[in-house]
Parts: sequence; C-alpha cells; structure tokens
Amino acid sequence: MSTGRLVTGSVPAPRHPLPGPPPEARLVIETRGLTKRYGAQAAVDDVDLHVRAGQRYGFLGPNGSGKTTLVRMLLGLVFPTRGEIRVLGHEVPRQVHEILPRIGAMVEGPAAYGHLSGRSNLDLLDASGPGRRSGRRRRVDDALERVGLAGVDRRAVRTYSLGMRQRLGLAGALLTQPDLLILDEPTNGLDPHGIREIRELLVELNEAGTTVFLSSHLLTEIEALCTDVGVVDRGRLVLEEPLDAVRRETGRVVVDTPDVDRALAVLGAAVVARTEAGGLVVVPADDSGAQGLAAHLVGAGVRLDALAPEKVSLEDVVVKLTGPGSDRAGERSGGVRRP
Ligand SMILES: Nc1ncnc2c1ncn2[C@@H]1O[C@H](COP(=O)(O)OP(=O)(O)OP(=O)(O)O)[C@@H](O)[C@H]1O
Repeated sequence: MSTGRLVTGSVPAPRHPLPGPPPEARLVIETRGLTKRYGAQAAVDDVDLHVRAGQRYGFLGPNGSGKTTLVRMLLGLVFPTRGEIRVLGHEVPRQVHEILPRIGAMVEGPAAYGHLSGRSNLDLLDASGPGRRSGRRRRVDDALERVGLAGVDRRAVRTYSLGMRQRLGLAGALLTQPDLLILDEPTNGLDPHGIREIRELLVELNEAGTTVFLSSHLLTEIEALCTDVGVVDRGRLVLEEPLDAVRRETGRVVVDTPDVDRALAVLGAAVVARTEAGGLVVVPADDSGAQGLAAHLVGAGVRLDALAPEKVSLEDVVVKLTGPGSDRAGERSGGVRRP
C-alpha cells in the first residue's frame, strides 16, 4: 500500500534533459545512464531501461543487485546520482507528482496500520489521493473484491497472514485503476497458492490495460508471469529482451519415451545427451525438425510420452550473465543461481 515517504527537498536539474514529450509514446518507463552510488559502491550502474505499454516486465537479479534502489528511483523516493528517468512521459523526480496518481506501487513489502481493519487502511489511502471524495466505498469494495479480501475486510490487519497483507498492499495499488503498476518482490513470503493468486490478478490487470513492472529474484516467477525480462547484475543491466526471444529454440529436440533402448537403437549418434528426467536430447538428422523426428520414431515402433523442441531456459541465460551478488541468498532453489 504505502510506498514509504516521499523524499522532499530541492530536485537537482538533470544535466542532459530528455527531449520534450517522448517520441515513442508507448515507452512507459525509460531510463538513460541511470546511476545511484552509495559512497564508492554503485548500487545501480548506468542503466538504460525500456518498458513499453502493455508489457509485464520482470526485473530480475540476485539479492543486492540493485532492484529495490532502481524501483525507488522510478517512484522519486531516491534521487539518482546521475542519469535520467522518464515515467509515463514525465521526468522523475522533477515531475513525479504528475504521475503518482496514475501509478500503483508496492515497495519493500506492504505497509499498513495493524490496529485498523483492511477496509479502514484502504479508506485512508484512498482519502490521501487528490480529488477522490466521491465513489470511495465502491472503489474500496472493488479493490477488496479483486484481491479476495472482501470477507475479512473488517478484521484488524495485525491478524492478517503475510499473504493477506501482500494482497492488501496490492488492493491499495489498485485503488487508482493505475496505468502502471510498480511492484518490488510482490510475492515475497507467499505460499504457492498465494503466488498463483497474485499472478492471476496481475495478468488480469495487465489484460485490462495496466502495464506491470515487477522486480524479483525468482526466475520461476518471472518465467511464469512476464512477457519481457530485464536482468540486473551488480547494478548493471546485462539483458533486456522479450521472454520468447530469451527462450529461443536450440535446434535440438527432447524425446520422452518408455522405449528408451529401442529409441537409442533407432536414433544412434543423433542422441547427444540425456535430460535430468531421463529424456533423450536429439539432433534431428534432417530439417524436418520435431515433427519429422516424431514420425520417424513412431514408424519404427517407439512409443512417445512427449516430444518437443528444446528451448534455452531463462535460468541458463541468467546463470551465464550474472555473478555472485552482494549476499548469497539467491542461491536458494528457484532463485537466481550462481555459476
Ligand atoms: N541506503 C543505502 N545506503 C548504502 N547502501 C545501500 C543503500 N541502499 C542499498 N544499498 C546497497 O546497494 C546495493 C543494492 O541494494 P538493493 O536493495 O537495491 O538490491 P536488491 O537487488 O533490491 O536486493 P534484495 O533483493 O536483497 O532486496 C546493496 O549492496 C545494498 O547494500
């Protein structure tokens, strides 16, 4: 819900301002040379980010790689040391007040008053928006409904589970029907059921027109949800591509069969490896690809459980591109693993 306190004070004029309204209106977030230094350390280092309208953009990196710092800069909560930021066509931090009403954000976990009910928290948040006197009840009802908290809206937030608090945070982010959602690790601490619920909600919102930008250290989460991925390593953006382009086909085919010996005899040297699950990794002999291979095997009496083109995994790409982060927590299963 709350994104924390806005940093106030004089805003330094950018040295190389971005030109007028963005020529590419579909660019919802754009940064150039974005850098944040803490003493000698660059938490974010010369990052050029491009998030387009309609994307579900996953910002992926090991713990300590600079994700939260970048997210906070996008929202004007931390000032850059150098570089430029444009969000929804406005310069940040200089024009951040223009865009905040159009953004839903959840950064560093949901913040809420524990002694108040979920509904009261949303009422307060809604009241803090500009010119929002009418229709509050409907807006709050709708937000509670969408995140599945309608039945517990009168309970004090201190009695909520972490998952319920995360969903309340999202409800807060939804109050404005935002053009852009910016979420920092939105599924932190949730069980698989909760993660799936949040994912479905984000897809639904995205399909209704909201651009979603979320940071995560969880490969599986990004892979399941996002259309595009940016990978950050020690403050630097090392990859920015559509997920489909990352997960390109390798030209090899994976064959799962109960008749392994027969398949090996039929395929001979075309079998170049075995998968962890025991499948055969095959280089097709001609350019008929997976379909030709399937026909060949079935014709030779080999039964097939599955046969599909092999794809590069996001994990393979990320492991090649990233080094050890500033802590080692990303080594846990499903996270960004180190080589
Ligand atoms: N206010 C600060 N003062 C000094 N160093 C900081 C500050 N904020 C962040 N850092 C450092 O900047 C680096 C990036 O931190 P950041 O929290 O942005 O990474 P992250 O990718 O979000 O990590 P996590 O996934 O663990 O939240 C870290 O080394 C961190 O210690």
